[in-house]
Amino acid sequence: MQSLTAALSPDVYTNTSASQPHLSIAGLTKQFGDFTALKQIDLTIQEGELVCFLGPSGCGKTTLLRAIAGLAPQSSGSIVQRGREVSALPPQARDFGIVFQSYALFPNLTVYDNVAYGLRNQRQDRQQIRTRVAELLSLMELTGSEGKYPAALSGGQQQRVALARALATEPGLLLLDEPLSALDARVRVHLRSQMKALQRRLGVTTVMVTHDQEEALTMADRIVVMNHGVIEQVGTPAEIYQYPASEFVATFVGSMNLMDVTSKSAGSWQLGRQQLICPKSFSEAPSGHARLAVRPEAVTLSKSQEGLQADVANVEFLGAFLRVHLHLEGCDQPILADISSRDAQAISLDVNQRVSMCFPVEAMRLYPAGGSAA
Ligand SMILES: Nc1ncnc2c1ncn2[C@@H]1O[C@H](COP(=O)(O)OP(=O)(O)OP(=O)(O)O)[C@@H](O)[C@H]1O
Repeated sequence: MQSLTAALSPDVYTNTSASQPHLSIAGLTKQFGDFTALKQIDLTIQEGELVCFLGPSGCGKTTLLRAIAGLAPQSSGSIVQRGREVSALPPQARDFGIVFQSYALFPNLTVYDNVAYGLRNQRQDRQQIRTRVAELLSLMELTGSEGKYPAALSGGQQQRVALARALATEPGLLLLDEPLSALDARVRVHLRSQMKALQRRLGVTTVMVTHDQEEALTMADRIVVMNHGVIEQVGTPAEIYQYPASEFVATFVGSMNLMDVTSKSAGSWQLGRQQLICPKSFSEAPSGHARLAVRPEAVTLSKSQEGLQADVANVEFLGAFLRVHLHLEGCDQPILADISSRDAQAISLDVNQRVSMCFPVEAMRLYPAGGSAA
């Protein structure tokens, strides 16, 4: 009989061909009547990855997760898991464990019985179940809570029981639907790192739905950014943050200044009433009107008389840094700059002061209206 320590070792999750993806989704579409919730989704998830579906409410994250589980079958398209076509299979014939936002534990069963539930369904013998549950509860730091009922546990504890229950039968795939969003901020941050460490240790391929960008950036190996039923970008957290593929991704993930600019000539853009000079190679891509994106932390301020001149409209103290609201003549939107207190002191930053503003070229992105990144 295999003990859980062995059963939960990474080997269990890496015993398939390394070159074969865990999940391949192709041309997946989901209709609810006339409404298309998912449009032609293509996505490949590698063995052992933690992938987050990130996007605003209603973008289709949960629908895609439910399609993978077979809980809300797709209208068209295919899902292949470890080389097996599962598109038409009912949930019970697929290989996954799932954790929902609302813990969904059986309220009338103890912690032990909740975790043992799937193992009993598999008709495993009593001693084997006992060993597995004990090891899972130890892994979740819940030893001693076996006899408690869900109502006697905190939200974070209930979610760890739900996770233990989902992992008990050693699923190939772990599906997490906003598992942390019902928890208070402190517990959420703690459980986030615990879950990530556990996922790494077990190597279990995991798909997590979240609308919390910080959660996705801190936990995911790759993020799938969704909007209106389509995938806008798939990439590592750093790729998504540094090279957002569209204006939507640029604004949805992190803070971003977006400015309307007009091409004057190669290497020169009109921004408000001023000229923004940048390398020709940068500005050659789109012509005419475009949107320039720069993150607030990339904007630098100085007392120089050269470069873009802006007026300090407001300074907010945000603890680790100052958020400076800048007004640029001819620009409707304020431009934000996040700078350290030390940098603010160096230029004796004050409201109504005129400052010179610089955008490092490597931090600038250009988006045509409604298009993708240049
Ligand atoms: N059973 C259903 N019948 C009709 N429309 C549905 C159904 N389920 C989902 N939808 C619609 O499909 C779209 C995507 O829903 P989904 O729940 O996948 O969004 P989501 O990105 O997970 O949002 P949230 O973060 O709010 O849960 C929404 O517009 C939703 O109203």
